[in-house]
Amino acid sequence: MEFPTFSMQHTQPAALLPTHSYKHRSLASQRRRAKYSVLRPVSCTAEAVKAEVAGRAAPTWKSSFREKYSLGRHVGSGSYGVVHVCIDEVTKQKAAVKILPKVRSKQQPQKTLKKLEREVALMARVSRQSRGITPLIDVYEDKNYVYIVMGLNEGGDLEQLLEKYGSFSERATATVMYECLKIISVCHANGVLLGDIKPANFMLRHRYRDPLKALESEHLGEGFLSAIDFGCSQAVGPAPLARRTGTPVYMSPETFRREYHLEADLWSLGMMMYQLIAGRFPFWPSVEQCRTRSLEEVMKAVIMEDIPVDYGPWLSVSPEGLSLLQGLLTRDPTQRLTAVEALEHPWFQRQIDSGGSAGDGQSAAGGGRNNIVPLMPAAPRGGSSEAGALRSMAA
Ligand SMILES: Nc1ncnc2c1ncn2[C@@H]1O[C@H](COP(=O)(O)OP(=O)(O)OP(=O)(O)O)[C@@H](O)[C@H]1O
Repeated sequence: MEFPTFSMQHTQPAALLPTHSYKHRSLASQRRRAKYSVLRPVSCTAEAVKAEVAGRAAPTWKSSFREKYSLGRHVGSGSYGVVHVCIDEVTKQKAAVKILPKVRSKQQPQKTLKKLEREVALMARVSRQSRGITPLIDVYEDKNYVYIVMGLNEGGDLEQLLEKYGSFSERATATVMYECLKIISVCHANGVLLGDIKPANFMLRHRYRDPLKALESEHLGEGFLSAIDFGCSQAVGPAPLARRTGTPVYMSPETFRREYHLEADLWSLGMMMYQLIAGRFPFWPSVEQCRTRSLEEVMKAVIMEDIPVDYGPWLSVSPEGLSLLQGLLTRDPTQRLTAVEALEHPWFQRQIDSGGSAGDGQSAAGGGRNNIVPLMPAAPRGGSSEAGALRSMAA
């Protein structure tokens, strides 16, 4: 596939990702795209996925969580769920359990239950298809809660890494992005939109002494990164989706317009790439500023505002890296790279296969490998403090 290069000369003096489409497809790419798009209706009409997930793929909800597991330490909280370690009383195996209330304020219990069923069903649909998706182990319920038992990820999520270590080097970003794209391509081939792609929803499976260094220099093996949280996921068929779901600052322009398809995930991934490299979002210089924006302000920015790549960290990013970013942050979804196309982008070959010679392992933030400059201030996570643009809107 031919990818347009984005030379550094173009970034002077004020480089902006163009808001119009840029993609010039080769014939081979168009064929691949055609092949890929017929996958959608064949493997995954919304009805087929619903029927399948409601039937054999989805586990039966059991009612004896506390008989089977003992509850361990708290490992995380989201907008709705709290996550704990749990231990199988018989095998002594550790897992994670996400405990979600069946009643949410301002929402009918029936609707909440439907959402929970969808989250479990879609997770079940894809969890065994890729090592990069946290495996679903079991589901339990009692009068007030649903308990989703899943594989335990011990290395923290990418947002925690951003908060602790600051922005990622180009090479670490490429390692993460490649894994994310593999996960997304499996979900999309199964007709599942992830729906809430952001650093907080990808976790390192294992703990590393220096995680960013590990991402740059070690062969971490298949499935080192694990996708969590299918609370905003949807089964996708030929008809476009209309429900606005996800976390506003990562939502695609077409999601705001209530007419979107699988491509919306790739925009969100582009926004995540921007954040990993720059430690901020394109539209506001700090995460704090983003937190206080209304949905309308975020929507306006996502639909219309320039995406600057002419400052600090971007000046040392390779042309291939900028080209991938541009391919993902393309406002016209029909011109945006698909997951399969993005996986073939030469940036990955340069950064990963050749040991990051293009970026030379330098931190995109300007520091060296061992001198990563924290750009993003630590901020309280989850719960009511995480408002507006940074908070998930579940489907
Ligand atoms: N399998 C897991 N292993 C370890 N920690 C986990 C696991 N799943 C989730 N967590 C931790 O718990 C936090 C909350 O989980 P999750 O994002 O699924 O909850 P949520 O209520 O759906 O969140 P959101 O606000 O994104 O809707 C995560 O950010 C992560 O730190």
